[in-house]
Parts: sequence; C-alpha cells; structure tokens
Amino acid sequence: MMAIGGGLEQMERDFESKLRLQQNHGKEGQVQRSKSITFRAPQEQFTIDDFEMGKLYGVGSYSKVVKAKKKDTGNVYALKIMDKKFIAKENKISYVKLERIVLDQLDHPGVIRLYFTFQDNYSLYMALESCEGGELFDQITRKGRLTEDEARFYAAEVIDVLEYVHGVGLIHRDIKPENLLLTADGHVKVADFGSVKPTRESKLTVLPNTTYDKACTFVGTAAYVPPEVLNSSPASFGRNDLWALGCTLYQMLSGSSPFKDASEWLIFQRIIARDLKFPVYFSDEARDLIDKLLDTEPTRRPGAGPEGYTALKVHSFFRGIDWKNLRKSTAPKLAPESNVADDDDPHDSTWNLSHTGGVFVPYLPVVDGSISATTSSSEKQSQISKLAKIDSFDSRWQEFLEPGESIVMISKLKKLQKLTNKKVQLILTDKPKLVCIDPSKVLSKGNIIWSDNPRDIDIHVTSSSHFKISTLKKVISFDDANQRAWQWKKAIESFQNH
Ligand SMILES: Nc1ncnc2c1ncn2[C@@H]1O[C@H](COP(=O)(O)OP(=O)(O)OP(=O)(O)O)[C@@H](O)[C@H]1O
Repeated sequence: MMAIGGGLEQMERDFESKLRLQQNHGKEGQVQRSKSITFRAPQEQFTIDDFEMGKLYGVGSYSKVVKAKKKDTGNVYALKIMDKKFIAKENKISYVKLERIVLDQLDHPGVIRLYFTFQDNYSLYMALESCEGGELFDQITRKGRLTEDEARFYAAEVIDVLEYVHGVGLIHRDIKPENLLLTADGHVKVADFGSVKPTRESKLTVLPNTTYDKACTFVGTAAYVPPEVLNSSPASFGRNDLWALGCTLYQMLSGSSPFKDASEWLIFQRIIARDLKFPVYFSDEARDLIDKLLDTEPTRRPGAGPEGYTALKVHSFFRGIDWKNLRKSTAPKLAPESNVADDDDPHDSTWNLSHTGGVFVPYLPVVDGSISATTSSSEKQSQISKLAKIDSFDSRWQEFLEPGESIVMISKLKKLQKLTNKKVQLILTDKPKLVCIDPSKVLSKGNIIWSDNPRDIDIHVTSSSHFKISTLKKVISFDDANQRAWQWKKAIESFQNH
C-alpha cells in the first residue's frame, strides 16, 4: 500500500528532477523553455468527501470511473479511482504513472483532460473531463453499425487527435472504439494513455522505468494489433495507430472488427494472413481507405509517408470534411442506452452514494427464453417468480440456493479464459448473488456477492454475445451463444441500486 503511494510521490519528485535535468542539459546546453516545473494538473489535498458521487461510468482492469461533482464548485468530473493495493499487486504502477504524466502534458480538444489528482490511504484519484456520451463502442453496438457519414465524422476527429499525438512524438498503441469516448454533444475524446510509447524525438517528458521500456511486451488489444507487432518487427512510428484506425473504421461501418474470431490465437492468425473481407455495402471509398490503412507494409499506410497526415485527409472517403472546423461541426446524434433509468440528472438522488432507496423492480428475468421488453412491471414481477419457480424445480441448482432464494436469470455460457474456454452455468439470484457452476461436475466455481457495496461490480457488454463482469478483484469474460449479453447486464444492474 505504501509502495504505490510512495511510488506516486516519488514520481512527482522524479518528474521535477527530470525537468530540472532537462533545463540544465537541454540541446546544446540550452534550457528548454516550455517546460513547467510543476504538473499542470496539480496534486491536490482533496478527500473523497469533497465530492458527491454519481453513476458508475465504467470499470477498467485496475480502476473504476465514477461521475463526481465537487461540492464547493459544482464542477463535474469523471473520477478515476484506483485501489493502491490492487495496483501494486497487479504491477500496474508504471501504467498509472505513465497515463498521469502523459495526460498532464497533452493539450488538445480531442484528448481527455486531466484536471487534478489526489489520494488517500486506499486509493489514487484522477479527476478527468467527463464524457457523458459514453464509448463509441456502445454507439456501434446500439446502432448495429454506423452510416458512412457518422463513421466519417468520428474517423476524422480521431485522425485530428492522432496527428497531434504523433506530432508531439507519441504512439497511442490502443486505438479502438472502447477508448474513443464521446462528449454529451457527441464529439470524440481519445482516452486510455496507459500504453503510449514515446519516440526518440518526443517533445513530452516521460520517465524511465515505465511500460514503454519493455519493448517486447505486447500492449494493445488483440483485434487491433498490426502484423508487424506480431512478427516482432520494431515498433514503427505511429503506424500501428493507423492500422488500428483502419480496424476501427471497419468496425464502425460493419458492427464488428475485421479480424474477429473466437480466440486471440485465431485473431492473430487472421491478422498475419491479412484475412480481410469487406461487406458488400461498404462504399468504394471506404473500402479503399480501409484497404490502404490495413496495408501489411507499415510505411505504405496513408499518414505514414513523408507528406504526413495530408495523405490521409485528402482521401476521397473524407470528401466534404472541414478539417479546420471539426470541433465546431455538428456531431452525429447519439443513440441513448435503451431501457435503463436515466440517472444523469445531477439533482437526482443517485448523486448520493449512500442512497439505497427506490422501488425494487428487477429488469428482465430470462431463462433461456425471453420476456418482452414492453411487459408491465407487475407482469414482469409475476413472470419473474414464475420463471424463478420453474427453474428452482431443476433440482440440480437447488443446492446452490439458500432457503427462500430465487433464480432470476440462468443460462449456459462459455467462460472465456486465456488458454481455454469453459462451459459454465451462470445463475443470478435475488439475494442478489451470481453463482458460477461447472455443469458437468455440478460444482460451484465461486460466487459473486455485491449487496454490501453495489458499486463493486460492473458489467461491460462488448458485443451482443460477449460481456465482462468486473469486481475489484477480477474480471471474468463470458460468451452467451444466445446473444443475451445486454440482458445479463440489465438483470445484474437491476440489483445494483437495490
Ligand atoms: N473521462 C471519462 N468519462 C466517462 N467515462 C469514462 C471516462 N474515462 C473512462 N470512462 C469509462 O470508464 C471505463 C473504465 O475506464 P478506465 O480508464 O478505468 O479503464 P479502461 O481504459 O477502459 O480499461 P483498461 O484499464 O483495462 O485498459 C471505460 O471503459 C469508460 O467507459
């Protein structure tokens, strides 16, 4: 616990001494002018009590992000909360340091802004600019796929950021729809700078011993990784971001990533073989641009050549884009999250973390079947108990329930693991509790109980058949062949404010 707290304080000291060093030994002995001795985003002495907490925006592999309003100013932030013990245990200190130091120095309307940081005995906090529009990934999921106009707009805003980020000498290395957040009015903000790699010419200050030093470590996300990384060729400057941009554009237009497959290994095989097929409805311009961005020769990707980003911007797919006024133009209309109570109102009672009131109505129970979303709540209630009863009759599952406990949702899923996938029976009960059972041995593989602290569980849907359940301790991925990822999310979330 001390290690990371000390680690961050050490980081601030290291950072300052690094800057002093630069000032003393700048090029040709000259002092570098533009560097400030202190962080732009200060390390404040705030405590969590200075904020009113709102909804959970999402959960990452070592952090959770919550909407938070500063009580005295009324300013709203996305507060990224990282458990010190967990970060130390998971060896994520370098990612945290890197993201903090890089975000602090980036200044572009398309990059998430870091306002300040603070810490207490248990956690580190980063107050980020809040993105009410959620992830671009969710827009793709909700709309099925985007129109070419929508995709063009988002791709143009991402290119504008990449041009800036590459211009200051950084490679993002994890461009994908999950890391492209949207403001309330629908503009893109690139997030997740924990995997960046600075080039030799980088204008930014980054410390030694951070993630990027591990040149051979795979960073990024399987589906968006370029072949040269898989072939262990040296990372080419910013060109893997161009590949990932091609994958992202393909995903916007089709609804899924171009090299999608059942496992990381199969994805890698498809990337290496450049097994790329275009849906018939892609326009010639879109097809041509993606084809060029997904060139196995990194230097041939538009944006990678000597003429820089101009080559990308003049591509016929972007005809009509006003590059100088992107941020002033009207963004595509956001598709709202369906069937979920809107808790965005800052005056809403959800702003109070201790709030546990409200009428409890579980969302939609499903037992390998479905209930219409238009069903009234009393009908839902009676169907819940009916379904729960029917299912409770399956004596195999009875032993996993306590007296009086009912099943709300149950199905056979695949638990996705690094090497193998396991068939499991996942049960959500009204305790609420999630039970994961090995169906062949009828053995419990573990329970997740979160009624003590509803915010300690998060369900992240990555496609209609894939979702992740995250707790502070672990992240478990599931595949539902019956495409009910969203129903699982909603069923579990219906218990979160119980
Ligand atoms: N500034 C923000 N505004 C709104 N939501 C955010 C913001 N930053 C992050 N989120 C949401 O919170 C989730 C968790 O973000 P976080 O940065 O902790 O992890 P991540 O980058 O998604 O995952 P990982 O750390 O595993 O790469 C994100 O998926 C995103 O949906």
